[in-house]
Amino acid sequence: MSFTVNLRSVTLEYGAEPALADVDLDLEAGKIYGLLGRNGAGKTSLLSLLAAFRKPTSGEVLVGGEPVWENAPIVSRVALIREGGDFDDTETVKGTIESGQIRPSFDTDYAFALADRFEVPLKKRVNALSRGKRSVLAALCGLAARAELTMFDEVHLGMDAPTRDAFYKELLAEYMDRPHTVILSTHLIDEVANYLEEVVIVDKGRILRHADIETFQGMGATLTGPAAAVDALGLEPLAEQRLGGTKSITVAALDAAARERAAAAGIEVGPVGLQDLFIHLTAPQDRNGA
Ligand SMILES: Nc1ncnc2c1ncn2[C@@H]1O[C@H](COP(=O)(O)OP(=O)(O)OP(=O)(O)O)[C@@H](O)[C@H]1O
Repeated sequence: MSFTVNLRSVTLEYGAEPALADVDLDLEAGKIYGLLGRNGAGKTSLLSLLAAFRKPTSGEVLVGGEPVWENAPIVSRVALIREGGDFDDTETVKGTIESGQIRPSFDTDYAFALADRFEVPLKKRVNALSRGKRSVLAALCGLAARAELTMFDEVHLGMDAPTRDAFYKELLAEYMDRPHTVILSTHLIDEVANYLEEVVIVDKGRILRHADIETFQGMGATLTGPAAAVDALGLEPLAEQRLGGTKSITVAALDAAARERAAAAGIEVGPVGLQDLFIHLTAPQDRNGA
């Protein structure tokens, strides 16, 4: 079984300013979600509510159809992995992995196998690990938790590119073996785009967009061709690149007529990277509601 997520008019205030304001969100069970947002948008606050680390100021947070706050049977099947992990720094890696057994679903053998594969030294104390190895330890504990809702909050920070790649692949393999609900909060958007089924963009404490990845990928276009022909289309680019006489521009939307004119002019039309769209959608002057 994997968990659904439902937020109903959820507000979370730390002080006068709400970190989340009247948020409604429904996530189906058994999918991989990307949670995107600029710094301070409210991603960690949202994940903290789902893990019952925090109580909403108002509204309802349901996980697996039940209120998650003070709900031990549900919370024991939810894992929120934060950058660097929430470890006892003086414990060894081996002891840290063994302490994961507090959670009934924790797969210790799998955790040790991952520690071996990612070369995390078992005898070292957590506070003696490099930043990257500490992130790996957090990530592998998240995978081995075998939870029904697993959330990784910027857990890749500190990992080098080959390690991140190996982590995403392992995450996908584990998910294929045992479909469950996964939420990945990240700023490395294009790097994870291929693994995501749906994307939720949070902006200033609200849900700006929630759609499947194909919808996002169909939203914009890149046009590449002779610079004069590209300019003649008269489109407003989000970004542009020029190499010799060739120009490539990214646009947020391309209607059928413009698409036809581009094709007639021999201009190649391709999809837009999720990161470029994200930058556009969260730019203050372009904010136009969910
Ligand atoms: N413990 C706290 N006390 C007071 N304000 C907080 C606290 N935690 C977060 N905030 C505020 O709530 C808002 C949302 O923060 P949050 O950490 O959820 O954002 P985020 O999207 O995860 O950001 P980042 O990408 O920078 O990690 C920010 O304005 C932040 O300053």
